[in-house]
Amino acid sequence: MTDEFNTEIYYDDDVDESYLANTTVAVLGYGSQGHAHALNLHESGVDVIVGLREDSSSRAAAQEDGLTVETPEEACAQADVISVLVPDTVQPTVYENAIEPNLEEGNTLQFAHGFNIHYNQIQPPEHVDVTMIAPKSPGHLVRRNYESDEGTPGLLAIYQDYTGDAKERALAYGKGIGCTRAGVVETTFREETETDIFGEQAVLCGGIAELIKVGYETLVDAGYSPEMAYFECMNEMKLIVDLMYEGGLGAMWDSVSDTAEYGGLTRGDDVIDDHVRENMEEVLEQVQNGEFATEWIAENQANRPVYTQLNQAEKDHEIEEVGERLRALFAWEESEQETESDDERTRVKANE
Ligand SMILES: NC(=O)C1=CN([C@@H]2O[C@H](COP(=O)(O)OP(=O)(O)OC[C@H]3O[C@@H](n4cnc5c(N)ncnc54)[C@H](OP(=O)(O)O)[C@@H]3O)[C@@H](O)[C@H]2O)C=CC1
Ligand SMILES: CC[C@](O)(C(C)=O)C(=O)O
Ligand SMILES: [Mg+2]
Ligand SMILES: [Mg+2]
Repeated sequence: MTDEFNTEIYYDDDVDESYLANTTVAVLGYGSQGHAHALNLHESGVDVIVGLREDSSSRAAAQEDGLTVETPEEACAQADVISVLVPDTVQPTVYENAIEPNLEEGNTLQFAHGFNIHYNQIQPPEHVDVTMIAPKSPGHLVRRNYESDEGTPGLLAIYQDYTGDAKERALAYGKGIGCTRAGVVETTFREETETDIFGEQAVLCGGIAELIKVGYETLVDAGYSPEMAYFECMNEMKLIVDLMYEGGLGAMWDSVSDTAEYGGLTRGDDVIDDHVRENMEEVLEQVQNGEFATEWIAENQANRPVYTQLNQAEKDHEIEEVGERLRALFAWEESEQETESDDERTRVKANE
């Protein structure tokens, strides 16, 4: 189906599920995306084998979820479609050891992100299809949205169409994991890879985490309480973004006060100014010219020294401790935390 923007968007009715009939899908990895794809496909009636190392910490979970688990090598040997859902950084090794020796003519190599194909870390043979169904969502929501019938929007890309059926097979996979319920947009491996990496660095993960921390630190450094700073800069972020998700920026501006709207419209671009735009352009350039990919591959070869240090520093940021304490006080916390919350309320009151 083509909409007015001339992009191809595919929904359930556009998909012929028979392209996955009599087909075995090996899902390699049972992490964020892997568990969601494996369970959704399984419940959609697809024959799934999860591929995990003998000593994998995910094995028990996949087996308890009622799935067949084999080693990656064995799963690939039995599969027609191999869905590569181990971390991007280990995919080349898994490809070399488990996938490549078991690839048969006409198989499908299926990705959820294009990093290794786009940056030439995996070079598949000509006699297989190479496809992508990339959910535009964290894996745990791919699972949750399947269970709630909502589905998750996704991207479709075809890198190699050996069989002539690559797109139909990929769409059948997209339907199996619930993406065509919401809509699947056609793109390319290059576009998915570069926009995804730019988005997670500049806006979705890196950008927003820095915005929240700098906002929090600005208030705390000015003498306001950490609790107030947390509510303002972190907790309410979700509620504001929910409005944008439901109805765009308009729904958010409509819902906030005129004071917030005028202040936001006049001051927002003082904060996110041309300097930030230039920084974003630089980040995008490093994604496009492969500089980021080269750096990330080298970082992994060196056993992740920078990643390890930054990951720990993020965990140690004061906002995490304040947030953990405050979240335990909210009524919407899970019931098993109720006792803890009551204790915490008593403790906070006693300290007042
Ligand atoms: N996270 C997300 O929501 C999104 C991810 N993607 C893409 O999906 C793909 C998977 O990412 P993600 O779900 O985050 O991955 P995860 O980090 O969650 O994958 C962890 C899984 O991979 C297994 N694994 C790790 N190393 C190996 C190995 N050497 N051999 C075999 N199995 C291994 C782990 O098992 P073990 O217990 O053995 O370590 C575990 O089951 C990536 O291409 C990513 O870019 C795309 C969209 C969103
Ligand atoms: C935003 C991060 C992401 O790109 C995603 C969940 O889509 C990822 O790589 O995890
Ligand atoms: Mg993404
Ligand atoms: Mg990503």
